[in-house]
Parts: sequence; structure tokens; C-alpha cells
Amino acid sequence: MTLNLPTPAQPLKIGTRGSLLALAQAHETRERLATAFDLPFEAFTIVVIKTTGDKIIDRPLKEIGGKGLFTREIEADLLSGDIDIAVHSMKDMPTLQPEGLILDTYLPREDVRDAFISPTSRSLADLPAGTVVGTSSLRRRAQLMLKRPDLEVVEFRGNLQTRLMKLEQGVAAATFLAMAGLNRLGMAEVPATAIETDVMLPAVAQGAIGIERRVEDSNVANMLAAIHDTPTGQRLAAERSFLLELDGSCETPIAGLAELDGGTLYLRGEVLRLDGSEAINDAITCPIEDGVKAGKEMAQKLLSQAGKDFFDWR
Ligand SMILES: NCc1[nH]cc(CCC(=O)O)c1CC(=O)O
Repeated sequence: MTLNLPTPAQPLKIGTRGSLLALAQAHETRERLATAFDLPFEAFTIVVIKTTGDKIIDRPLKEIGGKGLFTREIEADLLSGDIDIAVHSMKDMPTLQPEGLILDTYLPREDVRDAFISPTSRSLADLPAGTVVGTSSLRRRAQLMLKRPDLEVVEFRGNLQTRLMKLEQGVAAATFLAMAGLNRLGMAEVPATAIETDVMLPAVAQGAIGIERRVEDSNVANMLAAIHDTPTGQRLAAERSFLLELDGSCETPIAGLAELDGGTLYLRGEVLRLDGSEAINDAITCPIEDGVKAGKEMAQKLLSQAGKDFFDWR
């Protein structure tokens, strides 16, 4: 196999959103590729793409559309050849990609846990009744209401920096963020406590970076194979199979997490009512190679347990 490696004169174009977190993820991808092939950083250019989701920041996500909001423009640029690869937070990615694109390269996964962030309280349990908590995630909102129906939840959109600023301004007394984002940005100064996954099961694919490419670009496929993390791929295969069968989108409070132990995969899943009045969960253990089947089966089981009106929000 002869690789046609990029050069400073003909660099590989890496597409990304412009948030600090997205940029950090694009830089990590460039660094891994440069190291794997002993290339200078100038053999890569990072192309920032503004998406609809980034442009409209004053309305709840569910009003302006589903998950594709943060990916549509990037995928169009990938298809047209304006960029060669696109780096994504897998948590934000729809389960199916547009014709002609494939998303099967994953970097080693970061901390999967959610973080509880509050300048005034150490933990969720410490929050006084009536405290205002900010989040724009339907999953976190539902999980929070399930545990603490006495709290008040307000919509909290914007990137990590914006949300931390809102906390500072007192718009809310606490919020949640992914530990992965805080770690990738090196934000050790943020008053964050990791929430164990048995307390708050994370979103499917939380903490994982995925790299999308054109199906027909075999040169890029061969390059990406050098930086792919197989265990992350195995975990996400099971989690995304679960999500796909549930037909999950941004508007669905769904949580799912696969973990590996030797040759065994341990998958947990949860679906919640939008108002947090009820949750149904399940766990399954299987050989790693059966992860996709297990994800699908667990979704079907939860769907049948849930009954009809549980999924009214669908
Ligand atoms: N929906 C926004 C989003 N997408 C990915 C991350 C964090 C990083 C990750 O989970 O990989 C975040 C922010 C957050 O949830 O705090």
C-alpha cells in the first residue's frame, strides 16, 4: 500500500466547528496524524466552518432542529472536497451519515462522565430545594428532575465558556458539562465534580472524537487507520446501535454507555420521560463482537417496556 501523504504545499484539510473545544479536538487529530506519519504540522490546515447551530444561539435547540444542525455545513464541505476530513464530538453526531460519507475512525475516548459544576455547592445532593440549575440537554434535565424534582431547570445554551459565564453571572447556581470537554481544554480551575455513571448515565458516545471522510477516498482511509482506537470503536458500535434502534435524536432523553473488560462488553442504557417523572433502564453483558446486536436488543426491550405514551415526545 503506497500512501500519498500530505505536504505543506498540498496539505490535508481538516474541517471543524470553531468552538474552543472543537478546535482542541481538531488540533489533537492533526497532532496524532503528524506523529503517526512523521509529518510537519504545516502538512495540515485546520478549516473552521460555521454551522447553523453555531449561528443561532438564542433559541432552544429543539426549536431549530435536530442533531444535524451542527454537522450539515461541515458534511457539505466534505462532500464537495473543500475539506478532506471532519472532526466531530461523536455525542453530537446523528447515527446515520449522508450518502458518500463514512464515520468510522475514533480517537481514544476521554472521561465519559458528566461533571457537576457549581460555585456554591459540592454535589447535586447538596443543592437546596428550589435551586436553579441550567442545562440545555434534555437527558441531563430529565435525569435531574427524576432525582431532584424540587429543583428548577432553566435552558442554558452556548458553548462551554458561555455557560460558565452564565454561572458566574448567577443565571443559575449549578450546571452540568462533560468531563471530557473540561479535560480537553485543560480547565482544572472550574469547580467541577465528576458524577459517577451509576448516578448519571452519560449520553451515547460522550467523550469520543470521531473523524469523518469520503467513502471513496481510500488514501485518507488508510491514513486514518493509523490513528483509530479499536476499543473506542467497539464501545461506540454498541452504543450507537442502541441509539439507532431507539431512533434517538437531540429531542430524546436517552443515555447509553458500553464498557469493555477483556473480551466482554457491558452495555447500560436508559430512556426517560421528558419531564423526568419516569426512567427505564437495562444492562446487558455480551462478547465484544456481539455489541451491535446487544445494543439493538436492549433498545427493543426498553421500547416494549416503555409502552405507548412514554414516547409521546418522539
Ligand atoms: N452537546 C455539546 C457537546 N458535545 C460534546 C461535548 C463535550 C465533549 C464530549 O462529550 O465529547 C459537549 C459539551 C458538554 O456536553 O458539556
